[in-house]
Amino acid sequence: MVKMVVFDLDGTLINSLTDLAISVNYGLKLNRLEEKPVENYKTYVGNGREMLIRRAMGDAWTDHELFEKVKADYDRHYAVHCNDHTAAYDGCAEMLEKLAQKGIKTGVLSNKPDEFVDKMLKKAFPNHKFTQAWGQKPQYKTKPEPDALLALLNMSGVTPEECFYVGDSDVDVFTANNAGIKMAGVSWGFRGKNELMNAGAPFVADTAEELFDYICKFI
Ligand SMILES: O=C(O)COP(=O)(O)O
Repeated sequence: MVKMVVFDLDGTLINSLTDLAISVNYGLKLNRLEEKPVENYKTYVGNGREMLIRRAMGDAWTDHELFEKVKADYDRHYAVHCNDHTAAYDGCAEMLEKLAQKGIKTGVLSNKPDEFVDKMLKKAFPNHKFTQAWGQKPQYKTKPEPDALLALLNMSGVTPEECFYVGDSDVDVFTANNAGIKMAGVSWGFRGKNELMNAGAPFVADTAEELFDYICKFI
């Protein structure tokens, strides 16, 4: 029986694409590198901040000094602008509320740096209390390694069998599989249905209502 649902953040609960793209493009431009269309960032996000910047830089990332400069410029910009355009996806606030009403704990596990997670959740879901909300913490490997997810559950007093995980990318499917946890994908995020199905997602929801109904089968 499921007692807790853990969500990926970017592309799953919140649409953060524009702010991520603007901040990385700021770093690229300052360092005379080509800025990338916002749409491209859908394929850059998902494996943490270092990978986001590497993918946006293309081959130029192998210049260590340049990479560090772009990263520092990005960090400075994103620290101030991470919430400018970022907002909850339709229906997610209501879905979280319905889970809470059923007594189901909720958590967030993101590959983005930990310091952003709380402030972004506070803006997107001001009325919801998550049991645990974690970004990337230095003591754990990034998803798809299962370490952080298992530690988060342990801290929440929930076993892997009692958890349900939700995400928008193949990284999320692999994370849940590596941790031995039931999962569903969401098609409204950055990667879409095909990637999720190809990675082995057992179900992909097109709306938050559909996701809630699917999760209820396991409660
Ligand atoms: O890779 C990131 O920075 C964020 O990704 P996630 O919230 O989808 O894990």
